[in-house]
Amino acid sequence: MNFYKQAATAIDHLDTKQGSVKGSIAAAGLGSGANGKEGKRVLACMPQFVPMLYILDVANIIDTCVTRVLFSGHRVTEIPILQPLSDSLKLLDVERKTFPQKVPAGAPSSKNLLLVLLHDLLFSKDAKIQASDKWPPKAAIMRHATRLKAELVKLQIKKGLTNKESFEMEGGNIAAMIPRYVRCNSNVIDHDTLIKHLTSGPKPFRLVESPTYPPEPQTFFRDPHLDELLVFAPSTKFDQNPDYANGGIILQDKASCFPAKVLMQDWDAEEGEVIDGTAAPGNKTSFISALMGNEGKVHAFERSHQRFKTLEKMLARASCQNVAAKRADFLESKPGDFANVTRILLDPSCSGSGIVNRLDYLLEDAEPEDDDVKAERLDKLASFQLQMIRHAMKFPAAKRIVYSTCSVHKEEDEEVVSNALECPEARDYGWKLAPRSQVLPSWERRGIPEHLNGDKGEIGGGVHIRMLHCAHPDLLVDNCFIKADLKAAVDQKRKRSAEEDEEEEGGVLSDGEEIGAEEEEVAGATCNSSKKQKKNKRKKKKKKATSVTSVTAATL
Ligand SMILES: C[S@@+](CC[C@H](N)C(=O)[O-])C[C@H]1O[C@@H](n2cnc3c(N)ncnc32)[C@H](O)[C@@H]1O
Repeated sequence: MNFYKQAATAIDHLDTKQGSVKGSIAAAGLGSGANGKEGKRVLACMPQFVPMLYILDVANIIDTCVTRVLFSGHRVTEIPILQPLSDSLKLLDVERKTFPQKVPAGAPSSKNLLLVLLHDLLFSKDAKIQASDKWPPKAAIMRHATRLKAELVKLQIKKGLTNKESFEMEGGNIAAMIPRYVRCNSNVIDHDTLIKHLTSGPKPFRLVESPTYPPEPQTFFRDPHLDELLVFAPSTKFDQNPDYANGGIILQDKASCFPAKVLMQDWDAEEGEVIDGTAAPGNKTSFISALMGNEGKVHAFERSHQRFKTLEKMLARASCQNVAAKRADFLESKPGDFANVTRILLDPSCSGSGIVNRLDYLLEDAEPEDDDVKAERLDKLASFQLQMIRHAMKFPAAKRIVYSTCSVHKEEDEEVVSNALECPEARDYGWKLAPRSQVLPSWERRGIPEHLNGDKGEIGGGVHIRMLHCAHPDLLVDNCFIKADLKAAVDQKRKRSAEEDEEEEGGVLSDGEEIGAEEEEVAGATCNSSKKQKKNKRKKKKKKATSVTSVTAATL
């Protein structure tokens, strides 16, 4: 009973756009305080709960026409069917004593409480409302149970749906519709052989020519954008597949494949070496390795001890023979030591706010986050991300940097890119946004120009990409995406690289220090707005320029 009230409160919270998903969950008593444990348990057990809320939240697609965020055993989905059902039976009117229009302070709205209960009655596994029969809201709904079920069947027939679960797909349960992407790892198996394996054996898949989203069970097709990818039905399992076991199949979302693909476009084996500055768990690294034909050299940096172990395992499983993995901080690397590196991938830690089908980011902390806290957190992340790009820009032979995040926040995306382009390193080493022709020219969705310091021309011809975990091309709502921002170097002499290296060796720069909050802020300030610069200059004075970045700023 409490859960239904909490669930309805969460929806109320989202309805009124009072805050983030985390905030909504916490406001409903599912994520903090005494109920925090239960909230986490609920989230952990019901993987669709948070992502869907999140999708709705970030996309701001809260829409009164669409009844959404409904619960089935604490599961959230989007079903544009319950509101019309409730309306057709005039439930709010007929049962107004139990579901009054005006509710006492702190109580959930009658509308959302009703929808939550309806969902469990009609769509939950047990088709039951999990509450005492004496609880008035349950009793009120049960009075109409037979008619509700009959109306649902009628609607199902009218829509030509084979079962009631199909309503979920219809309604756009995006997390459940994201196809299962399989990357063929050419370090282990070639494409044709993998397709032969998949289409034969005791439970063969059927290869279909034209993409249909989501793919039908036991079928697959070639991804229209990436040659290495095969697209399967969302629930397809590969854990028993021998090609998965031997590393021939890598399960990697399409969005996660793009940065490596963009980085390695037109790669020539003679060109040099590659850096992956933030490698673990290693999916992008192993893709880069494969795109190099498992030859040449990839330097893979990973700072975290624990994640480095995962990286090593993943690289071994993917048979990457051309990767030199280092447990090291990329910011501590000396550009002069990597004279042959021409391409650099940066996929740094970010808020993860664009991840649809994973819970870990949201589970980390379900406390409500007020606007100031959120802004401060994003500010720190953005400063760190900017620092990584600035460092990459100093590599003497680098020609291409790809920066990607799985964040939906402009602070980590367009604004970081804008600030990077304004940095002294960009100017001195000649970095600019690559032309669109070099970065997935056929991919329509690009960055949001208004967030790119108003430089619409640049974004139009540039490479700042916002991309979805494409569930279906027609479902391109602005929610879950990665971004790959590519800075291609113009042909300019790397006039300052030698001096920079000397400075670093002399200990003047200590970019690699663990950046604390203040340093991060100062790091960002060198290329951020003048207001911030002033603020940070004041800070710098106080700190007597001891931090990494204040020294950097002073020397630029
Ligand atoms: C978003 S994850 C990278 C995911 C990876 N590219 C993949 O696709 O599998 C970011 C990683 O960068 C690491 N990292 C963060 N800062 C770093 C630094 N300064 N140097 C090296 N690694 C860093 C984090 O520990 C984390 O493992």
